[in-house]
Amino acid sequence: MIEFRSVGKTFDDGTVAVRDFSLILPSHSTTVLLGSSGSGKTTLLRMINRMVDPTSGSVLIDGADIAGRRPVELRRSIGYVMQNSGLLPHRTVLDNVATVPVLRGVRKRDARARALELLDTVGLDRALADRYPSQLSGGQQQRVGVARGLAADPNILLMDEPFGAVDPLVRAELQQELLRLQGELGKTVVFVTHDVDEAFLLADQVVIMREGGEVAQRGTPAEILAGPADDFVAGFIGADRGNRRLHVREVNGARVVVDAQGRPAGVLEP
Ligand SMILES: Nc1ncnc2c1ncn2[C@@H]1O[C@H](COP(=O)(O)OP(=O)(O)OP(=O)(O)O)[C@@H](O)[C@H]1O
Repeated sequence: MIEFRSVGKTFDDGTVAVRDFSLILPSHSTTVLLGSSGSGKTTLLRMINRMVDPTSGSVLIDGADIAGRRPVELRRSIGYVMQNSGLLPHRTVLDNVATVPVLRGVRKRDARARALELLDTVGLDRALADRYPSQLSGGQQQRVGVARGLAADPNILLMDEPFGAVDPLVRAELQQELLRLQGELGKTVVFVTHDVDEAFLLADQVVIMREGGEVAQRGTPAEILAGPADDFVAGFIGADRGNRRLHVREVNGARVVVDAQGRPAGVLEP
């Protein structure tokens, strides 16, 4: 479990990124921080592995304040996946994945064997292991990024807009892949995005943020859809989303679900 306790962050230049943020992120579930640019999502995410330290309040992992942990050691024990994958351009795919375990003292041979397994895990062909990042598609690079995030077998996986830079089809594929992986691995995932559909698809818990790291609403996707806390939330999640009344219509013997405008939303199982 991760806990933010009245956390604030004012940067050296006086920018108040987060005023007073409290949240519990249960273990083995996915929490999505959703909000527009500048609402403090990345700042909060980076507090979990001490890339950023709060100026007030504290962050706890399993009840222990991480202010007492050595940042480098903490960072190596937590997976971190970012937009544009953050891969090292002059290292092969395999070495990119194996880097952190080697830094933690795993023998190179063992780290590479494990890295090959991780390529399977994230759905990448092992034949890509010796390529350099520039020789991969954007979607493949993101998969390598996820494999690298998982390499140290962390309990916590931080993902900062990991699928922001790929086209919509590949993005949908990566989202499904993450759902599958999460079903198997059950990590404590903290995911930052400003894409509402992505947030609702992936999250167990959604936290809608507004400027200054203020929580506009927190809940399951269903709770937020069913009862947006205010106009800001309603506007953010799309005004028509909550009251998109769905109907069932018969089409060629199949039961098709359509919305108020008659747009098909899906097919009911027979
Ligand atoms: N190192 C820094 N020094 C000064 N201000 C910063 C620094 N890092 C972030 N900020 C400011 O803090 C605020 C929150 O930034 P943050 O990156 O956490 O937002 P975000 O919600 O992740 O936005 P985005 O979706 O654009 O990534 C912004 O106003 C930003 O300009």
